[in-house]
Amino acid sequence: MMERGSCRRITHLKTGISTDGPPRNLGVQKINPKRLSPATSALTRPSRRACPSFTMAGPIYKRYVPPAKPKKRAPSPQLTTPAPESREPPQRKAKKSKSTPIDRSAVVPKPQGLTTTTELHLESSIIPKKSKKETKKRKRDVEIDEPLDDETSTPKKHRAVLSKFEKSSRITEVARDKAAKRVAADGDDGEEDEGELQDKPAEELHDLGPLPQPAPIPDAPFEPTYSTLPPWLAQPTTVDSTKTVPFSDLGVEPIFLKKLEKQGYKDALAVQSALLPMLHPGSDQHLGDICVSARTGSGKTLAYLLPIVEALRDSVVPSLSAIVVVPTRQLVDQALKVAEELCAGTKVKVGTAVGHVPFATEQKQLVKMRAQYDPVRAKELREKADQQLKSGFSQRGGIFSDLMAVPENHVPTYHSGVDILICTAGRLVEHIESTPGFLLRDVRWLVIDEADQLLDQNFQDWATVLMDALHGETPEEYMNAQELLRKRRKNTDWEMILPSRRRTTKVVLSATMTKDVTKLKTLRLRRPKLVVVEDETGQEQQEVNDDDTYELPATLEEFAVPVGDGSKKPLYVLQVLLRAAFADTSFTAPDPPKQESETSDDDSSSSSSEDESSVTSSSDSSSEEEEEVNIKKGGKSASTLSEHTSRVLIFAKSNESASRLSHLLSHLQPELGAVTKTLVKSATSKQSKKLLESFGQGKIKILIASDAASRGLDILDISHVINYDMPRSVTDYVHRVGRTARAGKKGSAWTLFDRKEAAWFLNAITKGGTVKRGGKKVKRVQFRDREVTWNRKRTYTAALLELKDAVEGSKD
Ligand SMILES: Nc1ncnc2c1ncn2[C@@H]1O[C@H](COP(=O)(O)OP(=O)(O)OP(=O)(O)O)[C@@H](O)[C@H]1O
Repeated sequence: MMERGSCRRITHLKTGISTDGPPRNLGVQKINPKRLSPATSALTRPSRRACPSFTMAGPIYKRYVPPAKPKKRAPSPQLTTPAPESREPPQRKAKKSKSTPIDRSAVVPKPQGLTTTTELHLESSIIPKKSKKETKKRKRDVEIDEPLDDETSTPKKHRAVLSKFEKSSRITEVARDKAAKRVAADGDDGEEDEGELQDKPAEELHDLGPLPQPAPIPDAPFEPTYSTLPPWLAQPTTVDSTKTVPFSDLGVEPIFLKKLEKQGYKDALAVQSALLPMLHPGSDQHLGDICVSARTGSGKTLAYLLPIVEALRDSVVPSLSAIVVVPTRQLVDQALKVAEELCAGTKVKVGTAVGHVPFATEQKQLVKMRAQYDPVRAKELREKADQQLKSGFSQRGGIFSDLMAVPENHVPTYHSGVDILICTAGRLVEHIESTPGFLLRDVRWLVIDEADQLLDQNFQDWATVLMDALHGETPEEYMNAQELLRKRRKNTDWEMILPSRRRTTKVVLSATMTKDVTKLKTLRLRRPKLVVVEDETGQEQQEVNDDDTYELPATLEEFAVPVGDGSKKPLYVLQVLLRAAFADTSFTAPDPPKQESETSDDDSSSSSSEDESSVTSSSDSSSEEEEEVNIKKGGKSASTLSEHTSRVLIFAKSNESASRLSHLLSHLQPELGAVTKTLVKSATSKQSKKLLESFGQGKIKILIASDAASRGLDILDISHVINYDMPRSVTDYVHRVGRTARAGKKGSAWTLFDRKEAAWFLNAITKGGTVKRGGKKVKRVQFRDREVTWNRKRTYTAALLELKDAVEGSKD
């Protein structure tokens, strides 16, 4: 690279450092500049060009002066003497040295603010490469300027840079000298100064790597401020559940006001005050469908029946104008009762379709057939009937069968036997499919009560069948004159003139109204509106809530009773009955605790303090806040069971479970057994009706039922509901406990839960956000095990054995 022997000896003026031998390639990239003093670091940056051999007398930058081309220069005595090791001709060597690249880092002007060699070095590394043209030009310049070996001959453009560099080197050296002197004077080892230096903020070095970035801001938790529901479901019309309005202010006609007063209803309850104006013709009428979510016992039945009966009051000829669909037979009976009370004294006819009467009888009640003289149509129908017969697809029954029964030139015409039909969904489908002349063309109101249950159990695809019948065209053979004319004039100007079909208003109700759009879609709602009746306190939660939430009556008290492994559940039920439901009643059993302690085996250890008839109760959410609940043991009051006003509805999961509990109760407490009855699914409509009447009248005090009785059953005097078996869902719980605390009356609900059921019950029902109870909490009531089994162990075991024998006997 360098001409041999041309730089044999380089001696620094100030430092006195001399380097023997040819300068090695001390590229700035390979030297750690931190380790070098400014002067030394300057030494480490020689030009790669060959330089003439001379002793440097000036400042170090002189070494950067590019050497003169040998051919142009006068021969130097040193150069003329070839170096002993050199075997190449000088000209070739000069050529070689010419091609040696210039170390631009040594001559690049230093940007302002950079004072140290480190900075200089780093800056040089980021200088963009010069273009080929520039490099050539530069080389040319160098050639012209050469040879320059004294201060005045340094290229002007380098001089400014180098002088700055020299100045900064000098300043650094002076500072170092001063520091060294101070150290010597203080006798200090210089640690302080080093410390001072260390205290100085470290220079921040940046290479070409990415600059450090601030830590990424964590994503905010996802809190939707929107709803995935359609606007009508997401933004319901809310009505305060405490709001009552006099019926007279709602435009109810005097005849009905009297009826309502007679029943003891002065003011309309919240759901009624909201629904009546929406269904009455007038400025507040909603020209679309209505969904209603109102808690149990809030008076929904009257809310939809009153405007319907009022509107039909003047009907002369019955036409099927309203259909009310409910899930059970009991509910049909219940709604029928309310409707009949309202229709009394009017010509409005109410009918039912439930299935406990023969189908043919029901058909006759619902549809009346008459023969009408119409030879043209009679001919048409007969031709059609013949075609059917020939094709082999003729059906028994139907209009063609009826055609044979009417005189010649006559056609059968059908008329509804009722204005309002209250029915179960299954039976309605049967009539739509199989009753000739059962047509829905005049239906103005379709009410679906307990809609969530009905939509959940879409048996026989009832919703689709009903909607097709309601919205579809009447089969041609059943068309009346108007429909026939409309059909014939279809797609003509006449079609516009002919009156269109009357629209049906759908009213969909439940205490646990679903927001499931897919399910609601099957009802083909038109311009729907959701009305939610709830507590004012609940409105805070109204924000955006796509989930289903249910509200319990404000007058309801809830209790949760842990029952261990559940093996003694009947004994726990007995405790609830004796201590809560019939607390002030005298019973012959159990024996006084002292006598019991003599007779009982492992219970004998119980102390007399436990004879106190109190149980420990606590709010479920904070088990520490235990408080004594004033639940008294029976035997102190003179009240007898027959006089007692309490009505207890116990829910069991199945007929077997209900029967078992009934059997055990009658053994454990015979007086209670005498007033206990079981309402099982297999009971006939007559039986269950009778049973419910006796229960309502108070002849029966305890009714054990399955979930069939959980929906809609309206017996105002039910004071206690006991969930003997855990409900299967939150909605089941809401409907079960909703059999008490109805229409503003007080009531309490007791739920027994074993260890396996605890997690679900406590999370989904007592704590879960699904059930709203107006800030109230479920109270936990802990019965002491000894009290539960007190003197009843033997009886209980004996009753179980008897039950076992009875079951095995029945199997045989
Ligand atoms: N305006 C009123 N004033 C007082 N009581 C009323 C009024 N309207 C209805 N009730 C009574 O409220 C009780 C509950 O009514 P209803 O059975 O219609 O409730 P519901 O909302 O349908 O309950 P569920 O959802 O459990 O079926 C009935 O016993 C009824 O007599």
